[in-house]
Amino acid sequence: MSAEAAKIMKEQDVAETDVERRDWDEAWARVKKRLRTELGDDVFTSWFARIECDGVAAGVVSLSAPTLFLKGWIKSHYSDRLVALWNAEYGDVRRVDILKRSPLKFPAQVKVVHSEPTPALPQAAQDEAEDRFAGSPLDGRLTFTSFCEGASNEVAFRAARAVATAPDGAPPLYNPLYIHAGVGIGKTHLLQAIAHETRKLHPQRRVMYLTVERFTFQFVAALRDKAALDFKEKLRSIDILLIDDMQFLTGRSVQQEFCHMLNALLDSSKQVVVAADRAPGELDGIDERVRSRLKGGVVVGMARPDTAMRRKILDLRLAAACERDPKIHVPDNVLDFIARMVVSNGRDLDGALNRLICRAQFSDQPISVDACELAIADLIGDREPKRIRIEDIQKIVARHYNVSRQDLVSARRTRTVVRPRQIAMYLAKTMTPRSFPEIGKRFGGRDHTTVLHAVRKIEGLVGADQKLSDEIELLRRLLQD
Ligand SMILES: Nc1ncnc2c1ncn2[C@@H]1O[C@H](COP(=O)(O)OP(=O)(O)OP(=O)(O)O)[C@@H](O)[C@H]1O
Repeated sequence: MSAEAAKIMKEQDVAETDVERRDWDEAWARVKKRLRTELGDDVFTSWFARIECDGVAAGVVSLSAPTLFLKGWIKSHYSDRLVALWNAEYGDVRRVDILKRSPLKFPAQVKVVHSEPTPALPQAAQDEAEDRFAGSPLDGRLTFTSFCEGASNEVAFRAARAVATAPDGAPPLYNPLYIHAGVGIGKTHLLQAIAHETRKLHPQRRVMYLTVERFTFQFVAALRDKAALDFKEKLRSIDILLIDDMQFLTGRSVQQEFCHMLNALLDSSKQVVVAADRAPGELDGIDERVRSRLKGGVVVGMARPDTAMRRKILDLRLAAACERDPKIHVPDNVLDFIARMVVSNGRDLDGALNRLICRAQFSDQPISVDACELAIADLIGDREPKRIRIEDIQKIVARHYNVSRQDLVSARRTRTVVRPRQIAMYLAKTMTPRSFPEIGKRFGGRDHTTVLHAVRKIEGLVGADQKLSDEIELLRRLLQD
């Protein structure tokens, strides 16, 4: 065959394919029109807007769907109807096959007239194309190793570790795990630590860290691009979903979608961990169904770190900085000073230390406490120690030990009342500027020697009794909050 003849034949082949294609394209358009009339616009758009027809041959219609979920749904709910509608077009259709198409497949309307293989996209581009609903980025530094555990966060820390180290196949123990704490107390750190640890221990588990802001953005983008089902499918295929900044969830449809996703994951025993700056019951403006599902899990709070823990955080941070630059030196008394004065949260501690590290790197002068005070003035700024009243102490101690405030100031001498009373007197002496006689007066007119005795007694016990010491630290924190 001459080259010219071959060319003509090839053009005829293409033309013939085009005619066939136009034929089943038109048939598919009619089938869709009937479906739209039968199902209504909303249902039709949800299920069929992104289904494509790839061809009709030997009594079999080939359709393709962008996601496995959609493929399965159409197959189980609409197969018979599709066969009937296609039969109305061709009369000999036995079957309608639905495949999941590759995300990189050319859309049907692009005509492929050459049979040469499509050049493969670089792997990174493929990953990106497939991962349009990826989670929020992780910070490699936020691991369990760099997180300080202490009385204020130990339950949250241990629960988070348990999530990451749970054996394969075990149903989640705490689900959802809900961690709440004020700004900069380490919620994001814990969530990301779970992600890192899970990836290390169980690389096959699909774990995603997602801020609510990103969830909202992706959801809105998915709706806009008619890819809501891809979005749902992606989230529902996750094994461990870590949601940060829950308090920012707003908007009715976003909340609805979130609620569906949460239910789907929990119902299929997938682990969900949520972090927010308040307890679930205080999430104003959030759908009651979402709140109640969150409340139904394990809710753990974290409090502000105490001085010893703040010092530990500083030590850890400094050690990491020294690994990068061994010349950095921040004296112990300066670290003590920061730990005592920067009481707000971990972020301010980081900020304070970064300033000093910067100074240490660019100046030969050793850092003094005075220089430090100047450098971090705004972080200690107007944070005067809260004025604590003896009444507040009595109230908090009474509540903690389950006695009444009246008991504390009464003449009762039973053991259940005496010890809380001594603790309250001790706190009054160490947390307020009141004298022994003044304190005695506020505790039912007692003599100042009784107060002195109580303070000495508790001072003596605190050194030897760790449980009591922790209780007193907790009461202090409750009073300072
Ligand atoms: N217990 C801790 N141990 C080590 N670092 C901590 C601890 N608590 C907080 N930090 C550090 O403090 C900084 C702020 O923490 P993080 O971002 O996790 O706070 P957050 O509670 O998520 O705050 P926000 O509510 O503002 O999002 C981080 O650098 C974090 O590593």
